[in-house]
Amino acid sequence: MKILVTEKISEKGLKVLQESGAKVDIKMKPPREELLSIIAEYDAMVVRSYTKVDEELFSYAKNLKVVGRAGNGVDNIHMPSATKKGVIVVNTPDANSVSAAELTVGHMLAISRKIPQAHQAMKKHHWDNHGYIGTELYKKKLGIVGLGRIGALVATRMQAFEMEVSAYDPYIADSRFEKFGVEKKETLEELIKEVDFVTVHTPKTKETAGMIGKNELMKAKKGIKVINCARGGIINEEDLTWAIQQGIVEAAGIDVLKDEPDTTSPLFDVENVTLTPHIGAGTVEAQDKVGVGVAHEVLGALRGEMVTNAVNMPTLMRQELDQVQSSLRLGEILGKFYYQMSKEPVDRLEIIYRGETVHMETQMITLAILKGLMEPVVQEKVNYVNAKLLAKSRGIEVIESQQSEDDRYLNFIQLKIYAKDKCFTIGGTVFGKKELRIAEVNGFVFDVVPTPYMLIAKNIDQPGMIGKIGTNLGEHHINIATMQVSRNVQGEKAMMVLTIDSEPTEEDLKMIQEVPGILNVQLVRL
Ligand SMILES: NC(=O)c1ccc[n+]([C@@H]2O[C@H](COP(=O)([O-])OP(=O)(O)OC[C@H]3O[C@@H](n4cnc5c(N)ncnc54)[C@H](O)[C@@H]3O)[C@@H](O)[C@H]2O)c1
Ligand SMILES: O=C(O)[C@H](O)COP(=O)(O)O
Repeated sequence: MKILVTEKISEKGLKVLQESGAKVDIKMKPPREELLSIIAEYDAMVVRSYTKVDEELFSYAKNLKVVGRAGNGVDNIHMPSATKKGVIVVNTPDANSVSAAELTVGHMLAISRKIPQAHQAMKKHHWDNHGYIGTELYKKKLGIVGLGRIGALVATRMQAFEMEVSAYDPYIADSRFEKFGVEKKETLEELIKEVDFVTVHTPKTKETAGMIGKNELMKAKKGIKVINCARGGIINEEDLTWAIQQGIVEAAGIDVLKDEPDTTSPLFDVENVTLTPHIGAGTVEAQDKVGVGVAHEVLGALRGEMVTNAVNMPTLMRQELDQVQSSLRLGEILGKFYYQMSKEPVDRLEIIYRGETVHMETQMITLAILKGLMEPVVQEKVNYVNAKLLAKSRGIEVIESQQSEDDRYLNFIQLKIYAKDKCFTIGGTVFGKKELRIAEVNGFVFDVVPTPYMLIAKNIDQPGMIGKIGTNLGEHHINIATMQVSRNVQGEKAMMVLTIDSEPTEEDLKMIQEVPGILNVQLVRL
C-alpha cells in the first residue's frame, strides 16, 4: 500500500501511518504537474485544505481508494468525482472544533479591545494608554450563523462572558437551540439587524457562498463587528471592505479568505480588520487529534473496514457497527445471487427488512446488498461509496420497507428483484451473532450456510434426482459439502441447493444440466 501525504500532519499521525507497514511518501504541497504525474502510484492520499483534489486529479488517480482530509472542511475535494470512482473520503470533523471555536473567541476579544492595533504601536516603541478604547462583550448581542459543532462551542463560551446569544440555522431542530440556550432567529436578516457581533460557522456551500454581502450588511445594526473563522467567501470580501469604509461595520476578525493562500484581498488594507492566515486548527492539541484521527480512518478504509467518518457514505457508530456487521455480510451475499442466476436487467429492487433488522442502520445494509448485486456485472470496482450511484446509473429503482416481525425468524432480509415481468426472490437471516443462513430462494425454503461455491438446481420432483446429481458430481471429482432439497407441491418443480468444495468447469455444469429431470443448474460464487 502506498500513501501520499501532501500537507503537514502531526508526527504522531505520520507515525501511525508508517507503523502500519504502508509506504508513506511525504511531498509537501507538490507543484500541480508533479502531483498529477505521481498520483496514479498511490492507494491513499492525506491532505489538508491546500491541496485541490479535483475532477482532473481523480482522472489521474488510477489506484486511489481513499482521500484522508486531516481536518474538517472538504470543500477542496470534488465529492461527486470521488463517489463516482468509489474513492472513500474520510475526515476528522470533531478534532479541531475546540481550537476553531477558541480562535473565534480570540478574534472577538482582539477586535473589541483593539489588541492588534495596540500591539503594533507598542512594537514601534510607542506608548499610548488612552488611544485604544474598545467595547465590552458583557451583555452584548452575539449572532451565530450555523449552530453546528463550532457554532455551539462558540455559543457556550460566549455565554460565560454573559453575551446574549441568538443563532440562524434553518437546518437544525428547535431542541438544539434550547439545549444551548440560544434564541432562534428565523432569517439571517432578523439576526443581523439586531446583533452587535455576527460570527459565521457554516460549511461553504452553493447556498452559503456570499451569504453575507452588501444587501445583508446594509440591514445590519450600525457598528456591528463581524467574524469569519469558517470559510473564505461566506462573507463577501469586497462588500465587507465597503461596509467598513462606510462605517456600517466597525471591525472584523478574519481567519479565512476566498482564494487561499492570499495576500491581496482588499481586507488587508482596511484599518479595523484583524487577519490570521487560516490558523483555526493550528494548535498542538488539534493537530495531534487530527493527524492521529485521519491516519486511523485512512488505514481502516484501506483495510476495507467501515470507518466512522466517511464523508461520501453513511457512517456508523462503533457499537452499531458490531451489531450490523453480520447483516452487512448477509446483505452482500444475498445481492450476489441475482446476476449469477439471471441475465435479465433489473428494473426494481425491493428490500424488505423484518424483525430485529429494522432497528439496525438499514441504509448501510442496502449499500451492502447493492454492492453484492452490482459486483458481478460492472467493470468498475464496486464499494459502499459508489454502489448506489452505479445502481442508479443502470436505472435500478431501489425501494426499502420494514416490518417489525417475521413469522419464522427473529431477523430477516428479503430481496424482491423485478426484471420485466419476472420477480426473483431471495431471503436470509442471521442466527445468534454471526451464523448466516440463506433461508429462501424463489419461494423455496432452505436453511443453507453460504459458502464460496454453490449450485442451485431446479428439477422435477421425482425419485432418483438426488442420487443422479450426487453421482454426476462425484464422477467429475466435485465433493458435495451439503445438499438441501425444497419443494412446495409434491411432483411439481423442486429446487436443490448444494454447497461444493471446488469450482466446477463449464463442462461439468453442462453434464449436470443434461441429467434427465434437471430443468436448469446455476453456479453462484460468493
Ligand atoms: N478556521 C479553521 O481553521 C476551521 C477549523 C475547523 C472548521 N472550520 C470551518 O468551520 C465551519 C463550521 O464547522 P462545523 O464543524 O461547526 O460544521 P457543522 O457541520 O458541525 O455545522 C455547520 C452548521 O451550519 C448550518 N448551516 C448549513 N447551511 C446553512 C445556511 N445556509 N444557513 C445557516 N446555517 C447553515 C448547518 O445546519 C450546521 O448546523 C466549516 O466551514 C468548517 O470548514 C474552519
Ligand atoms: O476545515 C478545517 O479543518 C480547517 O479549516 C483547518 O484547515 P487546515 O487543515 O488546512 O488548517
